[in-house]
Amino acid sequence: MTQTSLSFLKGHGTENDFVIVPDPDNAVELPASAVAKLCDRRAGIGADGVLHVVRSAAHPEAAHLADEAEWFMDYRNSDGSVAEMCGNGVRVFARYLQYAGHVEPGDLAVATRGGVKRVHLDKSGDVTVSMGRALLPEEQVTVTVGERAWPARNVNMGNPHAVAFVETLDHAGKLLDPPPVSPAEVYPTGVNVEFVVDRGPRHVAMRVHERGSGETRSCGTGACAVAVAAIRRDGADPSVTGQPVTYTVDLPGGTLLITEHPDGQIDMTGPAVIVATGEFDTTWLTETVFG
Ligand SMILES: N[C@H](CCC[C@H](N)C(=O)O)C(=O)O
Repeated sequence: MTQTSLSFLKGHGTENDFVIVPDPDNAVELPASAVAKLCDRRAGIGADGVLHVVRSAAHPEAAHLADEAEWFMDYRNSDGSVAEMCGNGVRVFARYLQYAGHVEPGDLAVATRGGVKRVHLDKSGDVTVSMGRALLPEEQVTVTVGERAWPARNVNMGNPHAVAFVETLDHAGKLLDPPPVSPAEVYPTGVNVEFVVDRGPRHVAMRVHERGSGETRSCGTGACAVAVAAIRRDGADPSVTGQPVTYTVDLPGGTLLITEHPDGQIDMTGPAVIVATGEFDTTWLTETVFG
């Protein structure tokens, strides 16, 4: 079907920004090439990714989750690639559902490729997502930038991360290309790479090169991976201490609070903002995006 009209919204969570495409019946084909054009910061709207908003029952990858979560976040990176999970994206997705009148503030569930996520939309404007448990694969990996290399913690939040503790965030360099991670075979589908420094007790700051999007101002799953790695480095593992622990994670685009509970569940809290609504130009859509 030729797409001749399409509404969209723009939103962000700690400046990780998204084009939101409401499409309850999953009628809009979004090939990778179309996503890349929508995300192009010069010739398109511009974003780190697309949140395709689809009723779970209407999407083959989410129909089995429809009883648990009415809506499915079909997330795409700005290069058009599909990722299992997007933490900032879930907060913005939930904010969109409220903006569109589909949900009231309070508790809701969102289906993702990384499973169903429980979300709390607070009247304060903050959004808390239960991100599930981190997996900590044993393989040790190394991250290299120029002449420097660091051992990195391998953390999976539904999507893969390599977390390197560095002396200064400047050591991450310009991050124009994916920092080499070895052995590369550990991450056959690529990896999100985080660089972390300490700011104080249970307080870190990070930069991230995201798989499929490049350096972003914020990465929700990355902030969770960083907090989990720091918690273990600091001997504060809640499964050992029996106490939940919260780390403050500063990112270039804002701050996220990450809490890990004794049962391993991780909560992420931060803002989510709808910036604008719009309608794509018919000619641009048919000739450029879907042509
Ligand atoms: N680039 C990531 C997906 C988006 C993650 C990030 N934007 C977040 O907020 O978690 C990946 O390919 O795994």
